[in-house]
Amino acid sequence: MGLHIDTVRFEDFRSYASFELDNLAGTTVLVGPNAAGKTNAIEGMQLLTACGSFRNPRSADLIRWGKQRARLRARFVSDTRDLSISLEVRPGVRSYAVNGKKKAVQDLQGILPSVTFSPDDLFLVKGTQSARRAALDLVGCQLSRNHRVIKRDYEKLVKHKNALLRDEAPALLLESVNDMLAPTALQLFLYRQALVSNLAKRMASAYEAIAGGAEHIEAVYVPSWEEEHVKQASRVQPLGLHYDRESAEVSLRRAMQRRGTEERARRRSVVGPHADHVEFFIDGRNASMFASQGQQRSLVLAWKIAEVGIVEEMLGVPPVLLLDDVMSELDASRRAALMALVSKGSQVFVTTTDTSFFEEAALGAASVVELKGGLR
Ligand SMILES: Nc1ncnc2c1ncn2[C@@H]1O[C@H](COP(=O)(O)OP(=O)(O)OP(=O)(O)O)[C@@H](O)[C@H]1O
Repeated sequence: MGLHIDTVRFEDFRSYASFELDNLAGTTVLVGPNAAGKTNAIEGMQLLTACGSFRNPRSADLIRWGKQRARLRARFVSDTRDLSISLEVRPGVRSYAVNGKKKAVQDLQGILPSVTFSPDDLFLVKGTQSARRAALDLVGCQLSRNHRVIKRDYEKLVKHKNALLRDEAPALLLESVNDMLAPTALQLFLYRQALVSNLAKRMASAYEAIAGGAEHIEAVYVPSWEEEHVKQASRVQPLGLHYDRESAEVSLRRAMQRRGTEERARRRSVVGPHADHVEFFIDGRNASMFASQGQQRSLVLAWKIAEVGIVEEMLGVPPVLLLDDVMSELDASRRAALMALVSKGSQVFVTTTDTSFFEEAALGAASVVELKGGLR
């Protein structure tokens, strides 16, 4: 097996006083009742691989109640590499280290990527735009160090602009903040637009394999300056919506000017990637309004399969798959589509309350770890 997680240790992380798993490879099934700490374990492994959490928690929430700090460690090994990755969490601060040397989070990019699939993802199609943007950025930050840096810088600048808008700062000052904000906004837009277009191609073929090929699906990145589409939640697929750098810059700057008065009245920034949309369409109609439960599940599964494909192509390594209790949410044919992905050679961690969702052969080849719940 290539680079994979060999060992994980958590100390005062979420519900765990201490937690250890050793000699890991292939598939590990974590089985336990509700509240046993299954999602916490998946989240810990995501923090050590993707350097982020699908739950988007505050750092303080990761620390075991009543404690001052959490520590997470993993050993990643292959025939040629042996790396120790650690994360120390204190309220408001997360510090990563590789082989004992402190590292900025962007320096861990791509070492051992992961793709997480949790029941929360099933709301990706019908849920909020902020959840869709966060899911997209989690992928982007693993693929590119620059995506992470630009996203962080952009968020800081928007926060600054929002503070000025709340304080009713003069228009001239806001214009100068827009001048600082525009290049970062533009770059983040371009990263996300390219990522969605790559995901969309892969999703279409994955969806065809899952759902049988009768429907045409599309994922579209809709920038905030496309006000009509954003306002109407793009009921119908906006065809040919793709911007090169120049036209995106012109549209962004025009929208910043056009909506300056509105931003001052609403006292918050309304133009830029923090207000962009990701929309999914089935046969040209917006899936958030028209997709059935089954179509939503197929779309989300197709998104996850697309994520795995992009990571493999761009980073040249299969991502670790972190599957949190999704088997119970999928019917037999979608479960089979997921298992086909699992059998491709990735290391897999999968949680469940009930091992009967797994075929005997798959379970026989996996390591099964029982989580008991309660205090550890
Ligand atoms: N910071 C924390 N300190 C202590 N306990 C916490 C912390 N954060 C979450 N918990 C607790 O961890 C417990 C286990 O949560 P987790 O989401 O991992 O359960 P689970 O095994 O996935 O359960 P389910 O099958 O119901 O989804 C919960 O009871 C939760 O209250």
